[in-house]
Amino acid sequence: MQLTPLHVQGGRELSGEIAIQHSKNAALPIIVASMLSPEPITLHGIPRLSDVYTILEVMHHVGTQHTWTGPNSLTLVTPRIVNTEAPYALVNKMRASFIVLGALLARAGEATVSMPGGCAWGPRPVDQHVKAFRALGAEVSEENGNFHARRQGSLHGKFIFELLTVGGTHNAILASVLGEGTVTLENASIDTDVVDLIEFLNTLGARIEGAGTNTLVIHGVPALHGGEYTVIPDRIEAGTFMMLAAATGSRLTLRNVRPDHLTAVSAKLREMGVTIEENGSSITADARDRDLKAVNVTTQSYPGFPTDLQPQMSALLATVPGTSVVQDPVYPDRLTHVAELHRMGANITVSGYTQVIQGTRLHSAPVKAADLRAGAALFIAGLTTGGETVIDGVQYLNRGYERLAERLRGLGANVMQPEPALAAMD
Ligand SMILES: CC(=O)N[C@H]1[C@@H](OP(=O)(O)OP(=O)(O)OC[C@H]2O[C@@H](n3ccc(=O)[nH]c3=O)[C@H](O)[C@@H]2O)O[C@H](CO)[C@@H](O)[C@@H]1O
Ligand SMILES: C=C(OP(=O)(O)O)C(=O)O
Repeated sequence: MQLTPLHVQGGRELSGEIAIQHSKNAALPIIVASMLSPEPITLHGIPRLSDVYTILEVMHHVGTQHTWTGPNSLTLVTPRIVNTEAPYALVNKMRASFIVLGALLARAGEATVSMPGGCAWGPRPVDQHVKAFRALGAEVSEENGNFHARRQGSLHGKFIFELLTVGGTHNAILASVLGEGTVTLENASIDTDVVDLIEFLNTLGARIEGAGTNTLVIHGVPALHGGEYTVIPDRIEAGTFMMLAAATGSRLTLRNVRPDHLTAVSAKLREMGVTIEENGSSITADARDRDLKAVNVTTQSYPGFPTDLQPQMSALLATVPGTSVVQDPVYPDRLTHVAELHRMGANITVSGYTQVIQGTRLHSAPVKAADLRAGAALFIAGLTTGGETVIDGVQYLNRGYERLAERLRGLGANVMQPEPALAAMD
């Protein structure tokens, strides 16, 4: 959906409190996982994002009915699977829809899912997902851009991931929950979104051991019952607002956060000179009257510094005097923000996955987001300038930040955008 651009007038100090949304990347697999049970499931903390509406379309296609029972609460029920195919038109919009393959394989015994889309800054292979299914006894074939998976009996056995993959771990868990077999996953992701999926499934009667460790043991169960669950807070949205506070020399208090999920981010911001105070489920980031320092950042799997905050951190460091080096080996091509920040006067040199950033004062310019977190980098950069930055590509921001313009205005930012008509899309 093409939306009118975001107009960001920078140069103001921001202040106040903001309630952080619940996690997009935890909510999406949990919504998908609801199809493993025939009974109703109520989820709280579902952000109203375009990605959520997209996954609900995919779910509707396979047989899930949903009702919004509150602003961020959703009841889902999948009495039976009516379709084991997830078509290209739906799956190509977002990465997370590929895990429908594992869920359908578990509940219906077979599935055909198109190769996934999502933020497309470069190659995002799914070889580990496919290798895991095959190692656990499923047959997987690939034809005309579709993956077809089938199982005869229950999945069982062991798979050692060749690298840490969040989506691959999600998919293998979903495929293994139902049945009579025992599945062991080694070198599994310990990401917060994986732990949240496991905790959700265990509340429905699944038997998954080892959440938060690299070895998961999944004992198949005959069926899952219904239940109720609240998704974890969004650590990427929280990190984005912490970087916004730093870039604008502001003091912002974030409510609904898990400080323990943000350890690497808080440590890096403290190293720069930002004061970070943790108070239960709140974090206050204070950069008023501070001379921030350049730092070096390298992304890693959780609990390291997240790739989903790399573009925002790069935008922040583009405004901080001195030389910073930012490296993103997790997604070496995640660099679409660089050319746009150049338009705003940033001094960034790229070599492979390394950005060498000489901090300077940015100026406003018309810019375009080519993916979600690049968009976030641009609104952070825009709010540091003395002029008006017009950001195109707002549909990407709506994938990940709920009511962004309105919530930024609540912090005193001068941001205008015609409201996206998401709330009407029930
Ligand atoms: C919807 C969702 O939750 N998306 C997040 C998820 O994406 P996603 O689950 O796609 O990311 P992965 O954790 O799988 O990717 C991590 C690394 O593994 C590589 N890889 C992955 C799978 C595979 O089969 N083969 C392979 O080589 C990827 O190219 C990447 O270099 O985790 C990423 C890494 O934290 C985040 O940036 C995304 O925001
Ligand atoms: C890249 C992201 O999402 P996806 O994996 O769905 O593209 C993200 O949330 O930053």
